[in-house]
Amino acid sequence: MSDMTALPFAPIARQARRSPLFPLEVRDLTLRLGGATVLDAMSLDLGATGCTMIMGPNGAGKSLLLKLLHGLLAPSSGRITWGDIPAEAATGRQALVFQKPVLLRRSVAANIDFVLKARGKDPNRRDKLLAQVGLAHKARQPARLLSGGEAQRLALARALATEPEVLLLDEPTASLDPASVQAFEEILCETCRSGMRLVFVTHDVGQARRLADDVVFLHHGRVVEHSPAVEFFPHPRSAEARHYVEGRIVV
Ligand SMILES: Nc1ncnc2c1ncn2[C@@H]1O[C@H](COP(=O)(O)OP(=O)(O)OP(=O)(O)O)[C@@H](O)[C@H]1O
Repeated sequence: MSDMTALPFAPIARQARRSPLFPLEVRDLTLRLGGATVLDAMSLDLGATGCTMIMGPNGAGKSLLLKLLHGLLAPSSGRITWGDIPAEAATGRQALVFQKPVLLRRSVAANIDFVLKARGKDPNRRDKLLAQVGLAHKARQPARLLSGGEAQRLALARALATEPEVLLLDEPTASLDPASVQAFEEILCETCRSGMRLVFVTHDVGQARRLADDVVFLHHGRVVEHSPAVEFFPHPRSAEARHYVEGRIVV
């Protein structure tokens, strides 16, 4: 595996501070659920900067991998090592954004205020966060009245409010229109340039081409391929990844 720091976001990201959560080492990670092995001895190394895209067909194990990384599930065997940070401390230094935004039934501003207060962060950051995601003009509106794209940008602002060192994203733009996807990606690019580490699950090959520094391709609960994006998209090494990128059915 080549050094993942020497890729598209790197010239800017390299200037940023490096999180002690990295390098991330995943070793022989296995998860058994309901009598089935759903993640099968996965091993993976992620460097300190950039955007890693996790791809693969339905049921490959992408969401479960993110949940294990975030500490929402415990592995059956194997280990996850976040740099020199103990596992129990690592979760609080990450944020996870889901496909469906998780919001409070309060105003847009109050959604941010709640997170800032709960995490002991500076309450004065709220307006900057809302401006960052283009929602300053909606601050007083109930969050439930936001469009899907706006709601997902608010979910992203809530995640950023925790000042995570790594942002885990599980198909966050799957139900957004192209303009909303573009707006969301622009915010992500900016956060990545400022040094935040992104680990992003997507089925959108175009999005992966736009954002990825490296691609982890999963199939049947295994890591089939982990390559720099500049190598993965033109020359996927595995037949499964090649078929997937070409839009063919992967069984
Ligand atoms: N609680 C559970 N009990 C049993 N099997 C489960 C459970 N949760 C997930 N699975 C199975 O684990 C496998 C991987 O699930 P996962 O949600 O990680 O897939 P995915 O790659 O994210 O798929 P998709 O692209 O459809 O979202 C699937 O076969 C799924 O049915």
